[in-house]
Amino acid sequence: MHPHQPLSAPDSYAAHATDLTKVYGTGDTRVVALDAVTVGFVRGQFTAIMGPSGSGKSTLMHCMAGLDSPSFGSIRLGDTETGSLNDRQLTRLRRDRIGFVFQAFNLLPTLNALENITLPMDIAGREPERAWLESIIQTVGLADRLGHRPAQLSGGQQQRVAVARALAGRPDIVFADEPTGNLDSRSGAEILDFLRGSVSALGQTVVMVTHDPVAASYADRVVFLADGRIVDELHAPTAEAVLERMGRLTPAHQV
Ligand SMILES: Nc1ncnc2c1ncn2[C@@H]1O[C@H](COP(=O)(O)OP(=O)(O)OP(=O)(O)O)[C@@H](O)[C@H]1O
Repeated sequence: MHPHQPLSAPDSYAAHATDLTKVYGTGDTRVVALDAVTVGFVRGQFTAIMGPSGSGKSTLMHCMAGLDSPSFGSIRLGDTETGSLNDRQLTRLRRDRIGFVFQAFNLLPTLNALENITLPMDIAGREPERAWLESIIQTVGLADRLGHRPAQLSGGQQQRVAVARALAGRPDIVFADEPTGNLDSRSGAEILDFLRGSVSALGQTVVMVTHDPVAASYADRVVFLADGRIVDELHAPTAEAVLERMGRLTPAHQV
């Protein structure tokens, strides 16, 4: 066994990338956004991805979530090699097996909270599992706001709707891109508590890009990117430890 090989068996990964490389542009504008990244996200774990601006965090998440295609390397979601799928299959895989939470909540303004939460399943023609849906709505604390439209909800409540929507279809993995970026610290803490709870209590797998060491401290593991490579990793992180590792990666003039 290779000395750096992780101990977990491959099938315990909800998602895994091998030698994932992403090159944008050609000639003078060529950028290697990801440089042979090999990383796995273990089922039932909460992982934060951190790194300086431009280090490849969003690119990694977009490639893993099937929103962008790698230049080289392979990605597995569960036991599916996504490189072998055509566009239609990839769309279906995203819809059925991945939950997304983005900084802009992407809620539909004309639908109420409950309709927004179940929209992906409605589009897919899937019946929500009632008990599961109810446990999410309870956990996220939206039971008395289900009839409200997004404009009638606070930013934090809107983001909770977005998180509930991402979880409602019981996806294999949830990808969250700066889910607390637009929120005040109290609303942010609620979202992080909820994501944490979805992992600890419901067994979800969550991968979150963040710039915030406090947000990262809710995760089980933090993966640090710099210049398109994984350069460090922390388990059971504290905000202080994350901050200290970030300091090592960030050039002094950017701090
Ligand atoms: N569509 C694109 N075309 C060309 N270059 C791109 C494209 N998307 C990203 N890049 C480049 O790839 C590199 C990685 O970008 P990425 O958005 O993944 O970084 P990031 O770590 O998420 O940054 P930030 O923290 O600022 O959001 C950057 O140098 C960026 O300029």
